[in-house]
Amino acid sequence: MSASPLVEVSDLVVNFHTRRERRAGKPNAVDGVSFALRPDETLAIVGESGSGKTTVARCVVGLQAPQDGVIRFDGAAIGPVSKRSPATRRAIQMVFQDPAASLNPRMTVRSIISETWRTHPSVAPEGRTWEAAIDELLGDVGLDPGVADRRAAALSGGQCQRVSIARALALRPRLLVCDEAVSALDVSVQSQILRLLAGLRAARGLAILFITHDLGVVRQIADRVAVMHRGSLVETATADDLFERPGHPYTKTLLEAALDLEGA
Ligand SMILES: Nc1ncnc2c1ncn2[C@@H]1O[C@H](COP(=O)(O)OP(=O)(O)OP(=O)(O)O)[C@@H](O)[C@H]1O
Repeated sequence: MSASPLVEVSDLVVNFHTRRERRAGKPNAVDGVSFALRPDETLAIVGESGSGKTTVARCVVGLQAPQDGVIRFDGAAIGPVSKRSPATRRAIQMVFQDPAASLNPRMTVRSIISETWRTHPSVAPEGRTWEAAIDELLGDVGLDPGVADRRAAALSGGQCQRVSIARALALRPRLLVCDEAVSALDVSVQSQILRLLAGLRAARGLAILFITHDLGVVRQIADRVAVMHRGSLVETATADDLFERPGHPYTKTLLEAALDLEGA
């Protein structure tokens, strides 16, 4: 187990209030959230719709500036993406929910991946052609090299998500933030992508922050789980403990609701 965390989020606060909402005392979207993530672990943030999961993820990636709180990456405080160094921007990559919408449909897979190296030349392949590096990356995410010449619009949802993951990996990230990354996929494709992510994490020493509302997904992917409810973290536990011995009443409700769905 590594001693120091890769990511430390402390007392994060985000709201989207209008002046009138603030005066009326509307609760914050994220209200004092703190957690840490080791360089080699997968932490799932789980909770019902509107609990603030995506907002936390967007803060970590730098797409949302918090009103309060600190995010540290490798020990150093990091701000929104416009204020991050290229190295930090590269090291934290996001995989989105809708794989088709996160890729330009008219671009070939080869151009999608090459573009990342043009933006971040420090991690562009050296000593071999980009073509060979792209073939290898596609192999790493379980795609045939022939996919490189296809346009994103011609790919299935599962293939698009694999390309999104390959695009992220091309930048040699240390943290992958996956926001409902399998929710839009069929259940069998979901499992394949989750297995792929678990394998990549082990092979590449990646940390993964996985946002999901689905406890079945949590069970498959997470080492630890943070449960969000109305903007706050109500419980953080190892995945085994959470499923065996849920501590917070809201966690118990979530687990019971998931069991009801399984049994339905
Ligand atoms: N850009 C925004 N403008 C205004 N309100 C927002 C914005 N983004 C999020 N919110 C609000 O913040 C709260 C938390 O939203 P968030 O998307 O983080 O929750 P979530 O748990 O990820 O839910 P979901 O799974 O439905 O996306 C919600 O009340 C949402 O309506």
